[in-house]
Parts: sequence; structure tokens; C-alpha cells
Amino acid sequence: MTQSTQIVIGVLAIQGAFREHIQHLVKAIDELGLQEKLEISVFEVRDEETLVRCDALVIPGGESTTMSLVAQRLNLLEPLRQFIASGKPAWGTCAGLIMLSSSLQNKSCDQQLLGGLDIETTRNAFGRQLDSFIADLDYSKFIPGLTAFQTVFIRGPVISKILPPSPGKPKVEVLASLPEERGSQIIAVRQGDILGTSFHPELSEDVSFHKWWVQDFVLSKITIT
Ligand SMILES: NC(=O)CC[C@H](N)C(=O)O
Repeated sequence: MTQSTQIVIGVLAIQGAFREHIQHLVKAIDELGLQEKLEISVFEVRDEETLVRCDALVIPGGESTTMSLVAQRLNLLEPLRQFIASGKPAWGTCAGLIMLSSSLQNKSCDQQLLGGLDIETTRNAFGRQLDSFIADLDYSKFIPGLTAFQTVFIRGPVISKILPPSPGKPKVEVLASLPEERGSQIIAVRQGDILGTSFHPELSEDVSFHKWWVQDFVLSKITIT
């Protein structure tokens, strides 16, 4: 537990939908009324100096091959791996989920992963006709009251295997799967303080997912003084 009144949430801002995540996080923090109790900032992360100041990190959706290439060019791969291994809260959406996976199917050559989630993910896993779609799905098992959340999939990955946890790490928990009529694939997992979703909550109007992540992952690690 960290004792603090200052919290920095970083959003990896080298490619993809980072602006939308920042807007959603700012709105979520506002709706939760957190600014009255603590100083909480959301930063774009493009370098190691900013990354090391962060208490939690979001890796957005986009294109995981490009993201891995740009991270390599910016010398960010190792610092990102260290951040994820440090146990600080993280959330990867879509390409971000791919980056956080320990194993990947349909990997392009040279594509680098960060690890953090003991899962095998399959890129571009939905058939051509289904590769992008929006569905109202029920997340009320872990987000109270969220029974019909507009869920956006864009050439998304699915979690194709849950792997045994690495030494010292908790088990991977399956949070959500597609309904049977859509194929039952796993679309959201949690392993300790790391969340992975194969869809884009930052592209829905509703900020419920962001509020839940801030409360259950970021704030749960911090004692407000
Ligand atoms: N919307 C997304 O993030 C798509 C992910 C993309 N298909 C990839 O492999 O990285």
C-alpha cells in the first residue's frame, strides 16, 4: 500500500486511442468526485521519465505491431516491461491486451510483448464478417448495475488460453466472455492488478468501466492520507 494524496495515471500515448482513454479517465475521476480528496492526474506517456512517475498505466487499442515497433524505437520496451512486472495496476484494451499477453497467436515477426497476463491471446480472432461489431453486453457480475454496456470490438483479439500463473502471481480470473450466440470467446480477464479487455470501453459514451478500474485497481492500492 502506498500512502499518498497524489496519484498519476499514465496512458501510453505512442499510437492508437490514447486520447479517448484520457478523456474517459478525466470524466470518470470527475464523476467519482475524487478531485476533492486527492490530487489525481492523467498523463500521456511517451518516455521513461514520465513512465516512472506513474502509479498506474493504461495501454490503449490501436495496432499492436506498430505499438511494439514504436516502443522499441523510443527505448520504452524494457521500462514498460519493468513497470508491468513491478505490480503497479495496469489495463490493456485490444492492442493493449495483446501487449500484456505472455503468448500470442497470429504474431507478426519481430512483434514484442510486455507480458504481465499469463494468457495466450489470438490477434484478429473474429471472422472477417464479424471483425468489428458493437454489442450491448452484461458486466454486472463484476461492475454492479452494468447490465447493458455498449461494447465496441474493432479487429479485436480474443483470449484463447488461460495459462498457469507465473511463480508468485495470482491465478488469471475470467471476467467476461461473449454470449453463446456470439461464440463464447473470453473477452476480459484480470490477474491481480492487471486488467485485459479485448474491446474498447473508451469508445463507448459510458465511463462506467473507467470508474470501476480507477476504484478497484488504482485506488485499492493507495491509502488516502
Ligand atoms: N482495435 C485494436 O486494437 C485492434 C488490434 C489489432 N488487430 C492488433 O493486432 O493489434
